[in-house]
Amino acid sequence: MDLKPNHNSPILSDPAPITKSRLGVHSNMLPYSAAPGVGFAPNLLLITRKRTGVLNDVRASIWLDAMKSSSPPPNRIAKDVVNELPSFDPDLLYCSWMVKYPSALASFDQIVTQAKGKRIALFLDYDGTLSPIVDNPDCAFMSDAMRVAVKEAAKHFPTAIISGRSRDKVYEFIGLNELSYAGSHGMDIMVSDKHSTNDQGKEVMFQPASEFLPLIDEVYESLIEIAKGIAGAKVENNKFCVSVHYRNVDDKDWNALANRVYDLLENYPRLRVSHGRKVLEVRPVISWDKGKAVTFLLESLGLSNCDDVLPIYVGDDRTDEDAFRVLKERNCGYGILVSSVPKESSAASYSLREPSEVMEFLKSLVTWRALEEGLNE
Ligand SMILES: O=P(O)(O)OC[C@H]1O[C@H](O[C@H]2O[C@H](CO)[C@@H](O)[C@H](O)[C@H]2O)[C@H](O)[C@@H](O)[C@@H]1O
Repeated sequence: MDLKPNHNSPILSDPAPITKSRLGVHSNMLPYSAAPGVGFAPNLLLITRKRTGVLNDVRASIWLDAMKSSSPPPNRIAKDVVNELPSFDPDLLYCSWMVKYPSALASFDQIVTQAKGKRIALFLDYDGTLSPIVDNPDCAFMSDAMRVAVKEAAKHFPTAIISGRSRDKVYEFIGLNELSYAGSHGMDIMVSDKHSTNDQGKEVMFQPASEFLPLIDEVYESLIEIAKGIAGAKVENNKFCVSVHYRNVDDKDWNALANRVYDLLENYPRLRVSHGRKVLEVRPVISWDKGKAVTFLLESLGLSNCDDVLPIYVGDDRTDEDAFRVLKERNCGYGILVSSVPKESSAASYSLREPSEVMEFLKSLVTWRALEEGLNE
């Protein structure tokens, strides 16, 4: 697919038909994670798309698998790490998984050794990283202690929040002016004037999906309609994308909800679905994601030189994998995956179990840098 890589034109030159003809399945039917590390049999993708009962079953099983795997149960086996264990002790499985993704706290010395003499650029996801996952998305508040930890970190390191939420909403939750914010999975970026490196020291705003706004508003209204009648389903407008939550939907209704969403999206070839934590994310088919947002922010902040800067990205979700991958491909900086269960594969280098460990990590970074700055005086 011909992507236009420059920041000004993230629009795919031909979003829908190429994928359709190549895969036999419409692009917006594919779970977002289907690109690298496909989680289902590739031959399923070669089936010619016809609205037969059998094919609907196949389609349903693809997204149902993706929906189930979006929040794996605690005893789910990380197959690439542990093959045949005599028992399914969750702690043992987690420890085995951590061989590949060591704790960022236990590996702290190793991380800061790489940061010596460099600026650290911090990128933080919100839900599940700074705030615990809760049933009601409107009540995902971060603790005051976490807010202080982020505020302190931002005194030493340029810090940006990168969230699937709308930028306004995530700002409302965090409330710190000294940060840069990228909402809507990086499609709504505001670089703080505190960080801005342009002549005027002004805020920089970048919205690569602005032309999709009317379409998103339209699909949001339709999603609200189709979610009616499915108990527990919740639709959230995130400005440049829409979340359809199924955390509070009975398992037996997941398929029905997904069918309604994907059926609706057949009328919107310029939109696609990605999978988050018990949420279907409807978003524009553009070549833009959290990884691209990280690259954009590093460049806007004058922090793209790997010799001077160590970027660290902390996130818990599949959508954060794009950012982990960018750091890995640049061979510059670290992705830290927040998860209390083994995940099948990740481009992160390290792990943390939960937001409380993220807070501990941020505090340790601040203490280390303050000490380093003191020593250098
Ligand atoms: O990129 P993020 O900041 O992690 O945002 C991703 C989505 O987070 C929110 O949903 C998730 O957290 C909710 C509150 O804990 C939880 O109820 C839900 O099941 C999770 O998927 C947010 O509501 C979504 O809009 C974001 O896209």
